[in-house]
Amino acid sequence: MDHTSNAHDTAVASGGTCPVDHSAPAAQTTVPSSSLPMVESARLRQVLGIWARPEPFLKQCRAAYGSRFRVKIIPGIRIHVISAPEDVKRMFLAPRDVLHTGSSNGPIEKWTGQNGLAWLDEDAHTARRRAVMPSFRGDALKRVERAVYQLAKETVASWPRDRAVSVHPYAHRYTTQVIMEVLFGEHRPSCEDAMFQEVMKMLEFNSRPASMTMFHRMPAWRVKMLRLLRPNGVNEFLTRRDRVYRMVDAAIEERARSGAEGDDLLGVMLGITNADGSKPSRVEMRDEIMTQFLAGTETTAAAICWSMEFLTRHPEVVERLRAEIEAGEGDEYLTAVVHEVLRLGPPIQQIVPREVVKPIDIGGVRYEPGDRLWASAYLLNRDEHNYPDPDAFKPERFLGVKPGSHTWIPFGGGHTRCLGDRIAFVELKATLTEILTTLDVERADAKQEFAHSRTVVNIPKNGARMIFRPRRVRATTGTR
Ligand code: HEM
Repeated sequence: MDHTSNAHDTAVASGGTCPVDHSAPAAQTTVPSSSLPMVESARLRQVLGIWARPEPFLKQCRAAYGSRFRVKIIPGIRIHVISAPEDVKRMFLAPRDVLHTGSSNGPIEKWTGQNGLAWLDEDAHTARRRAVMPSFRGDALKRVERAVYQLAKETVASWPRDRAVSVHPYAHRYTTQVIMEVLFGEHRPSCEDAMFQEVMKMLEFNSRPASMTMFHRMPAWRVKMLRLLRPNGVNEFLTRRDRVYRMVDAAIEERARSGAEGDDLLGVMLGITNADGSKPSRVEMRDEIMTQFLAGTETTAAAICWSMEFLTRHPEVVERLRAEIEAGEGDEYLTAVVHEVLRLGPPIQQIVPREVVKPIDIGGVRYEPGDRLWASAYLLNRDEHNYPDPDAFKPERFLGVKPGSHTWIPFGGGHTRCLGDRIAFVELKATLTEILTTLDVERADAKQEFAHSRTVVNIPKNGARMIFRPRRVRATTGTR
C-alpha cells in the first residue's frame, strides 16, 4: 500500500476494507512534504473554515485530499494536517530535538507567556514537566477529586431551572473553580474572589476571532492600533490580563512569605530547585498559573457541553447511565460514555502542531525544518477504520476496551500529552453523575449543534442550549 499517494484514503472512501497494516514500518520510499496536496481554496476561506465550520471543512479536505494535506492559514507557515494512526504515532514518538511543540503554541502565547510548560521544549520542558507533575498526580489528585465532587454538587444545584440556557458559561465557571483548587489547594490567596471574577471575564476574549492574534509577533505600534479598534475586544483583554497578572504576582508573593507548603501547583513550584541550584522566577510561576487558567478550564468546559449535546440526543444512554450510577457498583459505562464524548467531540480538534526542527520521515514523507505537523483528533477519531459507524454516539464501543493511544487522541500524546487528563476525567464523571441524578435535561433546540471555535477549543455552536428541570424520579445513591 502506498501511503505517500494517500491511496489508503481512496480505499477508505470507496468503502473498501483497509488493506493497510497500521503497525507496519513506514514506507521505504520518501517524497518531499512539499509534494503533498495543498487545499485549493483561498486563505481567508480556509481560515473561516477552521474557525467557523471546522467539522465540514476538515471532512471535505479529507475526502478530497486524503489523510495528509497542507493548509494555508498562517502566512509563511507550512502546515500539514495528518490523520493516519501510524503517522500520528510516529509524530508522538519523535525525539524531543526533532519536533517541537512550544514554538507552535503562538496563538495561546497571550495566555501562557513564554515560560510556561506549553511554551517549553526539549530539556527545559522535561525538567518543568517532571517538577510540576506532583500537583497533577498522587495525593494532589485525590485532594482535587474530593473538591471536584463537592464543587459539582454545589455547582449543579445552582444552575437555573425551567428555562433555556447555554451550558457553556456555567460549565466554564465550574471548571475554573476546579483550577483554583489545582493551583492553590487550601492556601487560597486573599484576592481569590477578585482574581476568579477577572479571570472569567478575561477568558471571554476566547469567543472572539481576535483571540487568534499573535501579539508577541507584532511590533508594539500594531498592538497599539489593535487596542484602538475597541470592538475587537483586544484592549479589554489586555487590560484585564494586566490586572490578573498583578493579582497572580501578589498571590505568589503572599504564599512565598507565608512559607506554607502544599501539593497544589503554586506550592510545588515554590518548592522547585533547578539542576543548577536556582529557583523558578516569579514570571515562570505566573506563566505556569496562566497556562492552567486556559488549558484546564476551556477544554473541560467544552467537554461538559459536548456531553450534554450527545446525551440529550440519546435517552437510552442516559437511562443506562443512571441505572449504573444508582446501582453504585462501578463506573464502567460512565467511563465508556466519557471516552465516547471525547472521541466524537474532542475539545481540541486539531492537536497542538509540532514544528519540525530536524528533518523527519513519517509514512514515506520527508518533513523539513519549518514544517508544522497538525494531527487531527477530529479526523482520526472519526475514521471508520478505527471506529465502525464512526459518526454514531455509541459508548458501548468502549466497554472493556481501552482507547488506543494513536486512534483516540483528545488529550494529544507523546512528551506533551495533556497533564490534566486525570483531573478532566474526574470533572466529567462528577458533573455527569450530579446532573443525571438530580436533573432532567431537555434540549432547548431540536437541531444538532455543530462545533464552533473558541481560540483552540471547539464547543457546540450555541454553547449547548438546554433546559434543566428538577428530576422527577430522584436518585437515592450515586453521588459522593
Ligand atoms: C477534557 C479536557 C481536556 C482536554 C481535551 C485536554 C486536551 C489537551 C491537549 C490536546 C493538549 C496538548 C497535547 C499534545 O500536545 O499532544 C493538552 C495539554 C495540556 N493540558 Fe490539557 N486537556 C484537558 C484538560 C486539562 C486540564 C483539566 C488541565 C489542568 C488541570 C490541563 C492541562 C494541560 C497542560 C498543562 C498541558 C500542556 C502539557 C505539556 O506541554 O507538557 N488540561 N491538553
